[in-house]
Amino acid sequence: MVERSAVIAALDAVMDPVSGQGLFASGLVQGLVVAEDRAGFALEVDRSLVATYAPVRDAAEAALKVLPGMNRVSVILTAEAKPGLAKPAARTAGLSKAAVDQGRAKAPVPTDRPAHVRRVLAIASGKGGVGKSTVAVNLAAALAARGLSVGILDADVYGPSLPTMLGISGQPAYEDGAIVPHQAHGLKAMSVGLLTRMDDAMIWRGPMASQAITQMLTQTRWGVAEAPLDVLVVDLPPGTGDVQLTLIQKTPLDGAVIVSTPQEVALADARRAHTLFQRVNVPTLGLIENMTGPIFGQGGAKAEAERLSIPFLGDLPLDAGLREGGDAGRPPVSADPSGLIAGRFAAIAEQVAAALGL
Ligand SMILES: Nc1ncnc2c1ncn2[C@@H]1O[C@H](COP(=O)(O)OP(=O)(O)OP(=O)(O)O)[C@@H](O)[C@H]1O
Repeated sequence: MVERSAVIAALDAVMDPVSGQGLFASGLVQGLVVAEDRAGFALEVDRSLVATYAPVRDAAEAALKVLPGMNRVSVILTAEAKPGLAKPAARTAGLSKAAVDQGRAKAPVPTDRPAHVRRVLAIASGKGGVGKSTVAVNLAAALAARGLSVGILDADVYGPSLPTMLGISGQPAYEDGAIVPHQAHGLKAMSVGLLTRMDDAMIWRGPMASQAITQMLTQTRWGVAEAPLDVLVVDLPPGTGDVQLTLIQKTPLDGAVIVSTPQEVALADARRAHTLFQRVNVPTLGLIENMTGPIFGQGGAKAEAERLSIPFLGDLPLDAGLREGGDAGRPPVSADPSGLIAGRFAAIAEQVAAALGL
């Protein structure tokens, strides 16, 4: 049985780098729940400070995990705290508890963070077929090339393409109640396409889809205590409908990258994807333009990123090697690490790693 006071004391032993106070005293800890052998809370910080607080979140998690009797700790870093949320408790003196509570943000939708995973990154697109999965796989490989331990979860319930793109097949093994992910091209990989026959993928809809994804997220052995996974890349289903909203609400995401082609229609969809992430307080780390060139045009995504005030992470040309590598299960980033495509992804990976504080 873990005591709430012990949890608060452990949190106050972690310093808030902005106020210099203990983390609990700083007022950033929202919705603290302590129950028997577990504890969880949200760390609400300003959007611009997400990278600063990512290591603080890790330190808080680590500080709670070592408490006697503690089994499970879940700390969610959320951006865009409402002004005034982080005020020290002394400022509320004189107000009734109800009045103080009224000003509080609602508790976030409960999500289950996968164990031993430091960051979760979503790859999204507002529209199908723009190359989201291609980007997810190659960006994951480029992050791994930086020396990070990387996993990739294919949550594209409508058309799981990861097994083909990484050349993996067969149901994953189970060990001690956990799913053992496949290993390919230096990545740990799990796909909804491995849990079902490929033809059945279309039946994963609504609640079933999000349940399957929560399971793959939390029951896969992505990392272990001694060797946590640095980043889990989640390839989301394309689009901005209810399924996507439910998924991103239930998945503890630290940031999202949106993929678009240069065309106006695709950019309008990218805009909707950004709005969707804003609604759930997940920072959009940037926009990538895919299939840039004479056929679809060039520069649309960069201009759109400027309009939305989000970073433009780079563009990728329409390239036969990218398509063939995907079809053959050999992503160019790992098959041709000194090629032009690998270079583009390395530059994108550098920005993404920095934005995630990795
Ligand atoms: N830059 C590129 N140059 C050439 N072909 C590409 C490029 N990017 C993606 N493709 C090809 O386009 C097709 C669609 O790509 P991909 O499956 O990655 O898109 P997606 O957005 O994930 O699609 P879906 O919406 O079906 O999940 C694939 O055949 C892929 O190989």
